[in-house]
Amino acid sequence: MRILILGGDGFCGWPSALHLSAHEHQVTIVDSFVRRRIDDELRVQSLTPISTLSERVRAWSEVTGRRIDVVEFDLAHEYDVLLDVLSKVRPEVIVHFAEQRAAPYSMKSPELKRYTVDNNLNATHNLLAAVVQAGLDAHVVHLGTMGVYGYESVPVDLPEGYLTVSYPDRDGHLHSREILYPTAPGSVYHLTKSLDQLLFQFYARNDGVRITDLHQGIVWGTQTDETALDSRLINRFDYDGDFGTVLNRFLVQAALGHPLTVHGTGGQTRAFINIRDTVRCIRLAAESGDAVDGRVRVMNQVTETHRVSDLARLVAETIGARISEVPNPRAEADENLLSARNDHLLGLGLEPTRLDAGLLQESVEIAQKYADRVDVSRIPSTSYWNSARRSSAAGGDA
Ligand SMILES: O=c1ccn([C@@H]2O[C@H](COP(=O)(O)OP(=O)(O)O[C@H]3O[C@H](CS(=O)(=O)O)[C@@H](O)[C@H](O)[C@H]3O)[C@@H](O)[C@H]2O)c(=O)[nH]1
Repeated sequence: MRILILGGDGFCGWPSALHLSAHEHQVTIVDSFVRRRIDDELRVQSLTPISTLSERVRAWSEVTGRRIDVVEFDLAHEYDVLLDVLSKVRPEVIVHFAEQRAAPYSMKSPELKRYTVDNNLNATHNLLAAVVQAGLDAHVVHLGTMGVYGYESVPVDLPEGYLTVSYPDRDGHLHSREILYPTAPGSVYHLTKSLDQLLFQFYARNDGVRITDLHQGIVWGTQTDETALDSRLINRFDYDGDFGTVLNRFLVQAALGHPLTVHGTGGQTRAFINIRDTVRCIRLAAESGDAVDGRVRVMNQVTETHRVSDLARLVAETIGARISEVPNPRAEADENLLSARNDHLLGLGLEPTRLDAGLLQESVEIAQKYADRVDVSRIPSTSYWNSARRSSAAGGDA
């Protein structure tokens, strides 16, 4: 299939592009390189030395003989370029990763809250409007997040996107209806993904756009079979307090002998997935677009759930590290339950990669290899969700 990957230079986008190309799809990457500019702005760099995108695709072609095309533009603000690309490439599948994806970055300042909303909502809406305007019957595969569901402590297995509710009419007769599972986003970033869902519902209903929304958990790991083929293909690995995700951060911290930064007591339960499964899920979603009609298909892209404190203990025991409970910069429940269904992707053939010491070790080896690239001062998370969190971190009253 002809597949357009929006945000194909990023942490999930790049390994997905390679995986789809390795599976004989004709891949075109779109990227504005804003993620690389944010590294400069934050004065931090990926733990792993990532090549430029032109070097990456050249290396891929040398190693495998497969071609990946690249187009540089800003999806959120260059609508005419988008229309032009859609009419030239005529993609059958469009994978949409092109959003600001870090919760702490989205909460750092009023400017970055506004940037996140402006970028993410415009990007998604431009895409949907352009698919309709170009008259394309493309299947849109969007990377959403498990965080749209929020973290209530109700012992349920979260369904995949929808809930059937009953409500009485004026005469007391019961009616039932399927609604989107109520959202409870925990950051401006997660809020944008919640709002994306309404855009998808509208365009699926009004224009028949075929859409799959993947509610992904927290990704851990960095390499995939394809990115490991050549050092120029290496994936990025964020460890800093804004973009680093929890388990990857713990692994780098352990490799450096830095205490593991558990927020609060670490009672937060979250959903996880290894990057190798992310790319497989993207392919399974892309290749099953015929099953998608006017109803948005929502799939929970998660393989397991863990408590942050349990992950810290596992890393401390297997790699050797000290655990430090730091004041939580986020406004989030100290403890929650979480369990989610993932029948859709299992039904499509996903065989989950479970958290195991061997794979943890792979990331630790990468962290040790590139330890001299780490700026330890960038490890703590200093993005505070509100003024109470800021003053509590400073030792004042919360
Ligand atoms: O050093 C740290 C970093 C994080 N946490 C805690 O770990 C949990 C997860 O934080 P995270 O930064 O790993 O994940 P999150 O901010 O939710 O965002 C990440 O995971 C989301 C999936 S999910 O969490 O919504 O399922 C994706 O959508 C995002 O793109 C990705 O950045 C939070 O309770 C946080 O307070 C720590 O205890 N210590």
